[in-house]
Amino acid sequence: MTHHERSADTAGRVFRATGPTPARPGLIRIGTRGSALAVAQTTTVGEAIAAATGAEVALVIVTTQGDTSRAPLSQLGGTGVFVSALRDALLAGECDVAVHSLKDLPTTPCPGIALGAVPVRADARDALCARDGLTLAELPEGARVGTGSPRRAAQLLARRPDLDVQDLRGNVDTRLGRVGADLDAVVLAAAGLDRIGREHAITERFSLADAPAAPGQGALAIEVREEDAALPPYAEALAALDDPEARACALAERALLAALEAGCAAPVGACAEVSGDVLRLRGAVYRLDGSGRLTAEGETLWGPGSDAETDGSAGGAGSEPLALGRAVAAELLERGAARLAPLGGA
Ligand SMILES: NCc1[nH]cc(CCC(=O)O)c1CC(=O)O
Repeated sequence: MTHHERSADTAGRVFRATGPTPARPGLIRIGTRGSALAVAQTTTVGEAIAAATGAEVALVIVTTQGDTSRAPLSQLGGTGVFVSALRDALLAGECDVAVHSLKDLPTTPCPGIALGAVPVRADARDALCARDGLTLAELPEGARVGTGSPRRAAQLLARRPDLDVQDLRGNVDTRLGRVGADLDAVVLAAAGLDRIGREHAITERFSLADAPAAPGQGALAIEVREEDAALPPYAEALAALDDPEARACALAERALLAALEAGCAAPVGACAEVSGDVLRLRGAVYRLDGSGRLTAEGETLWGPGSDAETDGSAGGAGSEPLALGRAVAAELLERGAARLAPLGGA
């Protein structure tokens, strides 16, 4: 058994560390959760970093409480539990870069840590994975559909009040395993299914216009220690990975969530897009049983030249996405979002 397990197709420059891995010049250590999804997405990031910098890249698996505990996420403090262990490892110098699903990041910034890059976004949509190839409209009356997300539950019930929505936890394969067993269908992020090669399980991708997804869904967040962000080899790696459009969309969606003072499990959907030099954002807040919803939208001029570099972050996202997110949230609040849905809490 060699010390490092090498993955086949990365020219030997991205490997999985099998224990504590000390820092050394020419090596970039990337912290990741150990789930199949996390390892798949971090491997892709690692390959891009190796290509951009010429460095060797080690994947350092960090086990989080969210992975080991069976307790409901709400009791562990929300999906933030997946994030904090990785951030601790970064601050403790056990890794140099951390890769997260952006939608799992709490909206409050973490002292000492910079959002270094938001790579090109994958499919932001939710996906129905049903037995026998069924779509949402084709599911039989009273069908059992699994999701742990109040937003997804409300969106399902808005279209199909007859459905029996069941709580769902566990990694992607665990959740898929229940389809055709005790559930007729589950709803998962399309991006996660695509990343681990389970796209064939998808029987319908919900349109973002009908069912805006969680803020940041389908996007990754690459974090580094603040003091490293402008230094080689990190600056080169982050510049190669960052997609200003994906960053702007994610920031607008997250600013909406933050301004609603909503937790990651609140029944809130948001969907931003760039077309030409316009950034557009649509937000929706749902009553938990799907019987009511509020939507608002707004747009702002946005482009690489417009007010860039004003927020001090790498990539120069500018302040327009944040202002847009806050404006759309303010409209939702003014129209009674806080009375419609429980926004607080994780
Ligand atoms: N809440 C857990 C989580 N965090 C990110 C993803 C999927 C990948 C992504 O959105 O980038 C998932 C699973 C899911 O919602 O199905």
